[in-house]
Amino acid sequence: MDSFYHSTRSLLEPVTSKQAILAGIAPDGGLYVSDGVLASPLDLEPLWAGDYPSRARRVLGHLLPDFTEQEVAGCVRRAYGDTFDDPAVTPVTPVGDDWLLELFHGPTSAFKDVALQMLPQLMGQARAGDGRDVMIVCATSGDTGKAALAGFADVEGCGVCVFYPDGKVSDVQHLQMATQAGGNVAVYAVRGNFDDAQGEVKRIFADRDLAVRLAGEGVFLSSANSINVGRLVPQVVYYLDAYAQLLERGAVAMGDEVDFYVPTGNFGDVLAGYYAKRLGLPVGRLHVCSNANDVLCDFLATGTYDRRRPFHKTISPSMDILVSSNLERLLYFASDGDCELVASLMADLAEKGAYTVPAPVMDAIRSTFSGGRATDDECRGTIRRTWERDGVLLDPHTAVAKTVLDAQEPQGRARVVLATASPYKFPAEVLAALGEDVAGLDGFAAMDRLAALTGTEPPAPLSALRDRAVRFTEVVDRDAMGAAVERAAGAVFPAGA
Ligand SMILES: N[C@@H](CCOP(=O)(O)O)C(=O)O
Repeated sequence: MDSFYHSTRSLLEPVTSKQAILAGIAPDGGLYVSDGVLASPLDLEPLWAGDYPSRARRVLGHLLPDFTEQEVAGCVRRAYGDTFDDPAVTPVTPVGDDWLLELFHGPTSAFKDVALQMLPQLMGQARAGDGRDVMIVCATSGDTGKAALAGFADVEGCGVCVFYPDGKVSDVQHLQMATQAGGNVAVYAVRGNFDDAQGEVKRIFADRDLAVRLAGEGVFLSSANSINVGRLVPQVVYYLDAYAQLLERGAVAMGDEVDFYVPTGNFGDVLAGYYAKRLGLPVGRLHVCSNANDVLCDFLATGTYDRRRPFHKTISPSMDILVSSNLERLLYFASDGDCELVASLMADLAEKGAYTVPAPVMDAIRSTFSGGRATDDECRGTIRRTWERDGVLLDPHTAVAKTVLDAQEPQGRARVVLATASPYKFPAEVLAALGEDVAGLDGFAAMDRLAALTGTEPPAPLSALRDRAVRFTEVVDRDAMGAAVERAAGAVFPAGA
């Protein structure tokens, strides 16, 4: 089995999975992929009898083949030992005749925790004996940033620098990041949107002069976004684990296909479902569910990806994204590993803002992926209906996927909605959807009202935010982000220290 990783844009310079995790992104701007690990199906049988940690050990061991069994076991123990508030880590619960895969039981109440409790562990193993320090640079539309801060705070030899779009995350998301404790963290708001922040972060990774200056201080850069394979791979586990839970509940028989509805922004989460399918999981369709920033739905319908469109601010801000990075990995696999094609499509995206995919590649993509969209109003209706009818409180991102599901006739397969965040990260939006007047309410007043109205409880770390001091207030322009990273690295790793 060829277990090496290489760029989606070139077969040159293969690396181990440890090296890919440390680099975050390939030197040519492509994303790391491995042909071998997805081509060899995983023996799924032993997974069904286990629990989340045992499934994680097996999946990670398969997808990251240069980690030893003991290394993976240690990473899994530290990442999932007692950090999630549900013993199942990612429980599957009923919603009407369908299912919710609850991914928000980690320390920051979003699905990103599943991978960002793991990434620092994987990086720790990959860095063993390296001697250099690592500065994690992360762009966020609201959830990844806090999860990365929580995962890497005060981790020896690591710094983390997060950029979020100013005024385009929820009050609670903002406070989660702005109050982050730790001597190795930095948080900046950026004038612009998520795409501006992510685009600049990618440029920073490609900045050779900056890399040389940092190297002089014994520091290198890496990523906590899903462009990093170490962020993507842990997300594959919960698809397999969800199937195991459905089997346990008798909701599916072995071999039955399951459809997944995935709130989608940067395409990492839904791509993890595709990886699970490639490993042999009986996945039926993967539904790519978008808010008004529906570039992916248009892409699936037309074969043309065109980011030249208005950027919409929605009630599901973490999905307000027009450049979905991980689609590049899908293009690689759907084209049977045509690096040249991927490189030319990505050049078109950079130069013209759009690209068109050859028909056979689109056919391959459409054989698994469907697109569906939901407006803010439709999501509000879904939140209200799901609460009144099923007693289940959805956050606005999960509501996008549930809206797409509700609009479709069941096809006789079990249907699972990925519940990507706690409703308490967006209490004002959820409260308004339930028909309450939220005028003048700040995030905490909205949390209190939502709890009183529904009899549900906010996650403790979110309630506790009201007692925490804001540490980070700086707003930077996009072209000042590189300097901010260098400053942050200098503060975390002072010269000569
Ligand atoms: N929705 C994300 C955007 C970044 O996505 P990632 O999966 O690549 O980290 C966020 O909340 O920040």
